[in-house]
Amino acid sequence: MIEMKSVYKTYKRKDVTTEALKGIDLKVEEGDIFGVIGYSGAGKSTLVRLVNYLERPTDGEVIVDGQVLNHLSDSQLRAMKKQIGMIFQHFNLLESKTIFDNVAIPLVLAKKPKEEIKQRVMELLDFVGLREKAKSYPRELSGGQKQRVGIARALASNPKILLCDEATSALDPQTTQSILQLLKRVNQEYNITIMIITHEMSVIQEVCNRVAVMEAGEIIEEGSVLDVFGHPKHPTTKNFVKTVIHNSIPESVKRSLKKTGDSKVFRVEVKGEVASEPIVHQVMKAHDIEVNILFANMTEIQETTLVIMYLQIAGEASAIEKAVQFLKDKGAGVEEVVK
Ligand SMILES: Nc1ncnc2c1ncn2[C@@H]1O[C@H](COP(=O)(O)OP(=O)(O)OP(=O)(O)O)[C@@H](O)[C@H]1O
Repeated sequence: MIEMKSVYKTYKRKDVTTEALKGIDLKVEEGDIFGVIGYSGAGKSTLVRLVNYLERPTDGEVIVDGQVLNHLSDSQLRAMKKQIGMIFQHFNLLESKTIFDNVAIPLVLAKKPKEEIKQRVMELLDFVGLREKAKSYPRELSGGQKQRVGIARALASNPKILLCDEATSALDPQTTQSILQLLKRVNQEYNITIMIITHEMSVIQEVCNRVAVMEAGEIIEEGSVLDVFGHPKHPTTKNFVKTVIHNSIPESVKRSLKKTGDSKVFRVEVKGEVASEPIVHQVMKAHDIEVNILFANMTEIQETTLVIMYLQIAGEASAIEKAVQFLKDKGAGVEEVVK
């Protein structure tokens, strides 16, 4: 649905050159809710501005819905842009216009008949739960309600893609939740592919199925949300994951570990169905070992349970080895933690 092939973007201002994107390769499939996360200045906004061609790449290809944007004429590009809706951190509503008129803007610009506009706008206000606010003005609405209007306006021209640039960053956690649930409905009920730009891992955890982590103009890690959360590789990804999953042995436990003898410590990661099995009990029963759970955490991601445990296993070396194999055969990810 959205593809970037070796995309570079360099800004030149007088003597200052900024390489905002340095060789981005990215693939967002139809139906995805794809998250892009990174700290400030990583290049997230530049990336999203390339998808709707607010910016042109310095090099590389941006392909949306099978069309290479670089190759399109201005009129083809305008038609293409109608397929892409966008919502923003500060909502970007016109303060002097009613909620109805704000949502109607794309339809008025497309010169749609009045009756059709009325029907579509009311249908969208129904969808976002704001029918009764049609005649209100943006200043009379809460932040969450304003973002709902932003979503309704973005959907007005029936886009295939919705881009969300820090769309929940100005909202409190509860309102964020309700907006994210609404985005899920947009994805499912209107079959719209969604790209979410954020610096909050909880947003990714809540709604995305895939995630790309950006740093200094590059994608440093990419994958399914479950894989990236379960097994972050890059230190920056680990830092982001830490904000939502407590994923390390507490210091006090670490200190006491140094005093123990020849047992070994393993990080064990279990997902999905296996997470509901009593695998610690099973491994102890099947092998001549003792297991001490040092730390355990259970999180739900994409309606799948992810369990991360730190297990201290004591016993003969060969028994420990067999126990580790048993866990791996069960589908667990097992890694020894070097003390
Ligand atoms: N129009 C521009 N002209 C010059 N430099 C720019 C421009 N837009 C962005 N940059 C630079 O490109 C780099 C990436 O910026 P970008 O806004 O894409 O990052 P970001 O990850 O979205 O950060 P934030 O979350 O703070 O918006 C930064 O160093 C920024 O200063």
